[in-house]
Amino acid sequence: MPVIRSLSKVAKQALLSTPGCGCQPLTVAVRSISFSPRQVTSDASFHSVSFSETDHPKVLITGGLGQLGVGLAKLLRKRFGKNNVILSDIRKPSSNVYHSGPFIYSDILDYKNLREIVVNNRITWLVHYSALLSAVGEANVALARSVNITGLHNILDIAAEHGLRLFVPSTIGAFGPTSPRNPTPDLCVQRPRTIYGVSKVHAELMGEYYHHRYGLDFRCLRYPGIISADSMPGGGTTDYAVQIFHDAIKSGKFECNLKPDTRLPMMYIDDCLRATLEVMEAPADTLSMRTYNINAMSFTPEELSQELQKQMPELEVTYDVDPVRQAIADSWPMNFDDSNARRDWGWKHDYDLPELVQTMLNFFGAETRMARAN
Ligand SMILES: NC(=O)c1ccc[n+]([C@@H]2O[C@H](COP(=O)([O-])OP(=O)(O)OC[C@H]3O[C@@H](n4cnc5c(N)ncnc54)[C@H](O)[C@@H]3O)[C@@H](O)[C@H]2O)c1
Ligand SMILES: C[C@@H](O)[C@H](N)C(=O)O
Repeated sequence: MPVIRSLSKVAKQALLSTPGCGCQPLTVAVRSISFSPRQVTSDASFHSVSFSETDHPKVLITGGLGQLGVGLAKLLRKRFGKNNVILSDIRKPSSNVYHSGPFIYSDILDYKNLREIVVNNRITWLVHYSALLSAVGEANVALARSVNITGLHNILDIAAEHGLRLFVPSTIGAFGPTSPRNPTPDLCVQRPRTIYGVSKVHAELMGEYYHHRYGLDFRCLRYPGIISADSMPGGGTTDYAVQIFHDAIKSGKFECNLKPDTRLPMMYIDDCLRATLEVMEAPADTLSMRTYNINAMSFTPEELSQELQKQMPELEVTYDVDPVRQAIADSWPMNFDDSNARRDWGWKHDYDLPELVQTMLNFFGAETRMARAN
């Protein structure tokens, strides 16, 4: 206890002596003083293992079997080698995923299990994807609170204790009806009305706090709605923009659960995953902030339908509005200001609406041709 008390004193002094805005990390980082939020003992030698000791980072992705994780694992494995990227989840992987590289069971609510994985595999980067998204979260608030908030606490402590570089995605959903919506800057009022949004603001603030307080290398991007062809979304408000492609190809009809003029920021998955890798690789001194908006395009269901109808004129779109999703969408940004990401670490998207639609249709066209050939 006396040790902890004197460390707290040092930390307090360091906090008070931080110049100006207090943006500089404390020099008494978790790793260097062997004191952490979970009180790891000072002889824990794994604290000295750092990223620079290895040629490549050793990456763990939590919640990796959702819409984004498998694609990210593929991209990171291409860059760092197949065995340096471990996918994890509480679900059973498909045979394809299981055979494409290391997969491990990990429940983020089980702190000891997480720690064992990090230690045994000498993990240096942690990409934390586990979450309940906006619509699913509203349907199960207690579980969303547990996974998105308690789970995040486990992740933060593990990352701080083991000197990991930590990526946690945030979302357009971290803003609310009182935020400026067109465009939404990085720094503004954030009063979201969903448990998902509340948990993501919490993640942003806790990550930044651990960064300043303990020197945790926390990096966070606020993703727009992500559109992908070969993975399905996990229960969000922007899901319609993926479903429309599946239904258009299958039946030529789509019933949209948002109003035709609901404008939301969106991004093609390749841009999102590349941004994630780029911010993780960015030199720390280029990051003037630890949480950035990233953006690519913004459209309404009507505009997306019209773009699709240029190639599929027979597509019929009708509307049956889901009041829960509509209320969420009406409280979210319409356009996202990502000028800080563009300035600091050179963020640049590749896909606008026409390229997105063409790429999605090419994917489904190729899939249909393959199915016919088999
Ligand atoms: N997809 C998007 O449009 C989007 C947009 C903004 C932010 N994000 C964020 O990106 C991350 C990944 O999103 P996604 O679309 O792949 O989500 P998803 O819902 O598709 O997948 C989440 C995964 O988390 C897993 N999970 C749930 N409880 C868990 C637990 N206790 N332990 C471990 N894993 C658990 C689920 O099994 C699931 O595979 C999330 O944090 C999400 O908030 C996604
Ligand atoms: C935007 C995002 O966080 C997610 N796709 C959702 O709609 O919940």
